[in-house]
Amino acid sequence: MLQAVHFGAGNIGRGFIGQLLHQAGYEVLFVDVNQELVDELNRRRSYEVELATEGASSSVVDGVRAISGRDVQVVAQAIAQADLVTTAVGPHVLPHIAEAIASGISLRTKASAEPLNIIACENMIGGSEHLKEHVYDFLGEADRKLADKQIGFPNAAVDRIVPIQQHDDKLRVTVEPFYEWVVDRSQVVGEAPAINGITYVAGIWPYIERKLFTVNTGHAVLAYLGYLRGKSTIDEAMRDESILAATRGALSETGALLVQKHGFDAQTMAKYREKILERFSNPLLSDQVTRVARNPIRKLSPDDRLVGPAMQCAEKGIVPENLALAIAAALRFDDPADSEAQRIQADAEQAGWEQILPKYTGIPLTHPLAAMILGHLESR
Ligand SMILES: NC(=O)c1ccc[n+]([C@@H]2O[C@H](COP(=O)([O-])OP(=O)(O)OC[C@H]3O[C@@H](n4cnc5c(N)ncnc54)[C@H](O)[C@@H]3O)[C@@H](O)[C@H]2O)c1
Ligand SMILES: O=P(O)(O)OC[C@@H](O)[C@@H](O)[C@H](O)[C@H](O)CO
Repeated sequence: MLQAVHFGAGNIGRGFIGQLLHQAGYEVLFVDVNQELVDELNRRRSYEVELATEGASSSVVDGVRAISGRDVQVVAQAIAQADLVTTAVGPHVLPHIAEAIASGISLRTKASAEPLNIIACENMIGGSEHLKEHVYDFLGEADRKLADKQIGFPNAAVDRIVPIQQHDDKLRVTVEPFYEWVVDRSQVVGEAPAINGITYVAGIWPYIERKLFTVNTGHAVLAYLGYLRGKSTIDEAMRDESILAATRGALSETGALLVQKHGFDAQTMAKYREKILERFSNPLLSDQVTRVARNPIRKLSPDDRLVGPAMQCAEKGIVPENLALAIAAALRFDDPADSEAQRIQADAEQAGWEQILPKYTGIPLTHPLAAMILGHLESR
């Protein structure tokens, strides 16, 4: 049986990647640092994935096992023997799993010439390549040369909304019915893994930007404006006319950018946007605005879903009016449970928004976008 090692048995790990790997005939071995989750997966060896639809149909993912991410040697052994490695741990965690992956590669390349692909399924541009850089930091020159031939790090875009779970059953996971997993075929080493649900493309850049700058941008606008206006969930934010108008506005801005930059057909883009807004409205998902708004420092960084498209829009003559409003709302996000939000608030209190804006977003104060954002922050 084919073996897949998947880092991160969290929401997207169990609710999307683990499920698709299982359906494709892989035996899934989860790697996680949450010992309770690892123990429960090993005790039951299966879990259920439920669709957030009327009738809530569910399917079983069985034959799974789990190991602790803290046990570097055990993880390395598993990687040495795996047919595929995937991750869904969060962009900031990728550096922390690199050592175990490097040890696994080192063991593997000594024992066989079998190719291996390692796919980071994170919400970031170039996630697998980014992981590769961290992994290579742990490899010696000889291992790097072997890895260059034998190990692929194809970039990917993954899309399925999986909220924070509220079941008594710790493994059960409720997901939306929609999913999309796009992988860059040109970066795959050897045969492309035959997984129903993966779409292979020749160049991932347009697809990942389309996903990040539409699904995640729209989501972020709803979450940050929703939070400021006292909404708890994304579907609740969608029902607020002015928040919905700003979300539509931001998506028109990024849509115009994506059409200009990647040549997407404008009508196809408009349909893509409408489908996403429909997904956000799903009342059965109960997706908390605080989950979608989580880690504002990451989300405000120059290449991410808000500042990335806003700066590119400005360069192309598209006025990022609604994106500017959302960036200001993200800077004001003050969830006490979010350490990044707290860091921004503490910094802003001490240094003021003019200092904070370039620090967290990389937007120079001389840029017209800075004035737009500061205008929103100061109009409070
Ligand atoms: N939830 C979604 O809707 C969704 C959709 C698409 C993409 N994503 C992306 O998937 C990634 C994971 O998101 P999530 O919502 O599943 O988060 P999550 O917090 O539910 O899951 C992350 C898991 O990673 C584990 N983890 C943390 N450090 C680890 C380590 N060093 N080694 C192994 N495991 C470790 C955590 O214990 C947790 O179980 C993120 O990059 C996110 O952007 C999420
Ligand atoms: O996972 P994050 O923190 O990058 O973004 C929060 C949500 O926008 C995200 O998880 C979406 O639900 C997901 O990207 C949908 O495919």
